[in-house]
Amino acid sequence: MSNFRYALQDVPGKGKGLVAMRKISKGTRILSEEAVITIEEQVRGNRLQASICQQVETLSEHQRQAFLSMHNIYPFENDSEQYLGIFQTNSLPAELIGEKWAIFLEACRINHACDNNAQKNWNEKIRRHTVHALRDIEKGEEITITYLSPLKNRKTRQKALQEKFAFTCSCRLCCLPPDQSHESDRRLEEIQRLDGVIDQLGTEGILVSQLRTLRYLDQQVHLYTEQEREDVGFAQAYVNAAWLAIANSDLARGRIFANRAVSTWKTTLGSDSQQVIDCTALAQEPSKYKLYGVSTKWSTTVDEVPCGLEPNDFEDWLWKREKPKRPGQLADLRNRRTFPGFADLPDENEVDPDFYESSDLFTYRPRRHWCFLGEILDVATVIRLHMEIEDVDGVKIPLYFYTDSRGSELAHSRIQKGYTVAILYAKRHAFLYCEPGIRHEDPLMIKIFPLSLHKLLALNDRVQQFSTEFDGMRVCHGCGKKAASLLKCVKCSNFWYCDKACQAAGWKEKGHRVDCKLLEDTDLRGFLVLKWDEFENHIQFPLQVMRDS
Ligand SMILES: C[S@@+](CC[C@H](N)C(=O)[O-])C[C@H]1O[C@@H](n2cnc3c(N)ncnc32)[C@H](O)[C@@H]1O
Repeated sequence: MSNFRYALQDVPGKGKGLVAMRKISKGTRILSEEAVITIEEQVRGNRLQASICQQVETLSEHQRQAFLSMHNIYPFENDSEQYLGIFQTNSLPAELIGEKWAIFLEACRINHACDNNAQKNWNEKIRRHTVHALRDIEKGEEITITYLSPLKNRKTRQKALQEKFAFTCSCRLCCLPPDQSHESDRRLEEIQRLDGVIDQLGTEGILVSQLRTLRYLDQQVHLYTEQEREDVGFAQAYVNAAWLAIANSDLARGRIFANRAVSTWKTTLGSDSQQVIDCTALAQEPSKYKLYGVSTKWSTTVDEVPCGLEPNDFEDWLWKREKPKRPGQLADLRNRRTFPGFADLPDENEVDPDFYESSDLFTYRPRRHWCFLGEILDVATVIRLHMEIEDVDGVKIPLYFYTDSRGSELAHSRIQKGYTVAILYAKRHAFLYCEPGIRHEDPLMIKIFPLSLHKLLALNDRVQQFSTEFDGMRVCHGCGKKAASLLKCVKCSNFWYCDKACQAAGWKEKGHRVDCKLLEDTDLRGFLVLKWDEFENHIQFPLQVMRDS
């Protein structure tokens, strides 16, 4: 072996393998190698054998010996069958999208581990196969790559390795105790499931359901980190997040995500890889990305990055995470996880695991609460009640009443333009003759509040500001002072005052007269009091929430 970092040695139970001769630090290029035999993927049968034989003939004696000493899991009766068997047991991709396979005399000696410490890659730029240390590798430790990509659950991995390479893997990941193995499988499966969901959402996921997609990518990064696996999949999650942010004109986040991807690509594939080159360009000039500006929803400049945040708060900003509620805080109707816009509702034909769970894989039920809010723009009744409503993002959608009474169960006084409809557990429905909307079926899942969505959110903001106790203090709605002991409005219990004078100011000058009247509605109060994050069972209207809870 030419490289003093490792040596080819016997590895118990695995034949030969590469072993580190000294400590190899994370990100080190362990080897970079040209192919000695290369075959186009479409070459089969006699032509394949002939091509391999011809190339073996041209090898130097030393290379030929090295080739012949490689492992072969296939039976053979003559030289050309032996060469074919060796090629099939050992060849690695020699083209970016796997159209060529090749023998590399050193890289092909690396054994597999599901928790591999090194990353293999065909580097198209330098036309060499590279292997990089995914983490620090200690002297005497075996260098391992994964033969399986992407990594699946333990059972699937074992089956594939047995079928393709005729061995049983006994790596650390495969030997975890059952509960830890189960947990690892769950993470790996979840990463793949999210890949599938993101793929399926496609352009819509980038430009319409962007927050939902960003949440999936955030989850993926989290799962990779928990799995302690910062490999190419981890880098790709950051690339996807960069593309998503930039397509929505968010250059600040786009640049940060792209830089994070660059850092992982460098470690796993090296600075001269196409991935590092492309991603560095993306980070330097995110506005040159082809989808930049297709949506302007999250528009920021590259410099609009908050300063001085604690690391966790920075991550919350970066991933646009909803802040957890402070104790004593009422529900926030601006929380987009609980009160999603139409684009972020689950699709009726998919079982989105962010919204649903199953105990038997056949029946599904919501795993959490969510509620759609939309303002009534227009109302019509032809066979059934039909409304046009506008969501929090300004998206206009049809709402059709497929209840038994086709909408006539609703009080007429509530069906008014400018009022706000709240629909629990709403789903997106693809209507045959009009644009997607909501097909509403259960009368107990809907409520109309007699104010516009804009006013409802403004009321919510006031409640957030004046109802919440923080560090033992509340803010007086009348004069704005903070104090530990304030008097609450006995009618609604949501607003607090220093004294009668402040209460009078709040009532007359700051509009509490109107808010207090609205808050008489137990469903509206229930909306604010309900612990939306805690799911035990479905809720329905009228909400069963204690008046003074
Ligand atoms: C590409 S070769 C690797 C080098 C090979 N050990 C040698 O001696 O040339 C693949 C073969 O190595 C063996 N191997 C690789 N990883 C292994 C592992 N984790 N456990 C047992 N055998 C392994 C299997 O026989 C497999 O078919």
